[in-house]
Amino acid sequence: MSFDDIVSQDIKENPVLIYMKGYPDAPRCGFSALAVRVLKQYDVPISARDILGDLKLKESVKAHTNWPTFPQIFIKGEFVGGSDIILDMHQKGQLKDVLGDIAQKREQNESS
Ligand SMILES: N[C@@H](CCC(=O)N[C@@H](CS)C(=O)NCC(=O)O)C(=O)O
Ligand code: FES
Repeated sequence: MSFDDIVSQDIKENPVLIYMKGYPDAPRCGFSALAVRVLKQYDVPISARDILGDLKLKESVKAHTNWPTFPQIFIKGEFVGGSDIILDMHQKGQLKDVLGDIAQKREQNESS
């Protein structure tokens, strides 16, 4: 499997996915920390990949989205953007709508 296939599969399988510097509990950059802090406001599972130390993965993600910086956030298979965009969506109340059904599905799974 090529790195691009790995990225595609990752995006498909994880409803909320962040390619970041460090990990959610130990971010290694303020921009990544901010994005995680925003996503943690919502009751959704957050999948994360640390791109530091894996240059090939990092370059593949950049090439996949044609977006030059990290973090990079994907929701339901779609590239959403970086920390500025996710914060803006949060502040405008848009993120609630985008993430709403993911939280709901989780509740359904937990009660079944
Ligand atoms: N304004 C950006 C901030 C992110 C940013 O500037 N990231 C830089 C510094 S961490 C970056 O990823 N640079 C390219 C690199 O490190 O490869 C956003 O909205 O996400
Ligand atoms: S690692 Fe320096 S600003 Fe992100």
